[in-house]
Amino acid sequence: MSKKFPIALTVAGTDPTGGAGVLTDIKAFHSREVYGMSAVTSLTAQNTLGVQDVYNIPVDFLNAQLTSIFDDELPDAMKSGMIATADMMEVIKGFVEKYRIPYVIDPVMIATSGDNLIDDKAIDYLRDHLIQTALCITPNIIEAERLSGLSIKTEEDINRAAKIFINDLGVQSVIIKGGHLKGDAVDYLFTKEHVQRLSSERIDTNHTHGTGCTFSAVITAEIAKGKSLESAFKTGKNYITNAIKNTPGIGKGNGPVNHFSYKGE
Ligand SMILES: Nc1ncnc2c1ncn2[C@@H]1O[C@H](COP(=O)(O)OP(=O)(O)OP(=O)(O)O)[C@@H](O)[C@H]1O
Ligand SMILES: Cc1ncc(COP(=O)(O)O)c(N)n1
Repeated sequence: MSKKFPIALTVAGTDPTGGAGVLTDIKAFHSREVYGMSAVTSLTAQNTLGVQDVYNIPVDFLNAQLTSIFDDELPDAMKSGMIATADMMEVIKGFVEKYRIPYVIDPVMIATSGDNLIDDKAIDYLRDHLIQTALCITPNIIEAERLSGLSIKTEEDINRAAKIFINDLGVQSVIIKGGHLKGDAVDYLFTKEHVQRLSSERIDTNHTHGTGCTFSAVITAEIAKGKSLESAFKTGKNYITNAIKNTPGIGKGNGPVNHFSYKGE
């Protein structure tokens, strides 16, 4: 039988309260009418107040999950989020290279609550070996600083960081997200050829848990449908702006975003 929906895969950690990681990714895929699959890298005990504990899945078992998926059906696109160790990254890189699947990397390092989610060796592996395998990487300002080695305060700094990503680190394209800067929420897509700048008004809220996961999941879903990266970026931006604006108001801390109400392009 031939499949009736595009398929997107997320390789990431869990958040039992559903705000970040694989659960928010699957909600975003579903909301974009894309069939979702997941391979779990770490189980976390976390909520809107912070991360209480982390259990990393043994690397062989991550390999087993990915083997189960790829032996059965090839996803049209995949993304990764929290990948706690370099060993896990090596396994994921093997699948991406073997199956040549369009791959979006959200280089998750630290939770909104300030808790570290991946170790230093993993950050080095991400910078030196993994980001080169992706169609696009989606760092926030802190992640872009860590990977590029620059301090980023202005639009000029963002341009300089993008040059490092593309010219020195060998990345195909990068979306640097301005969610953590002051003023409007401005994101930039850089490829070798051009820059696309998307801006929205900053929404005054602390309910931004999982915004980066959701944004990259929507982009991955659109790529799975065969949309261009530029078009996927626009949909991701519209979706996340609406999702933050219509917060479901869950939890006592940094709450999650809304997956119900965006039906646009
Ligand atoms: N207060 C806000 N108002 C409007 N848009 C926002 C706001 N905060 C973040 N965004 C948007 O949400 C998306 C994710 O950006 P952000 O920089 O928060 O990523 P992140 O830090 O990786 O997210 P996460 O909280 O999941 O770690 C971007 O499109 C960004 O512009
Ligand atoms: C499993 C997992 N993946 C990603 C994040 C980052 O999301 P946020 O920065 O919004 O806490 C997280 N907290 N947990």
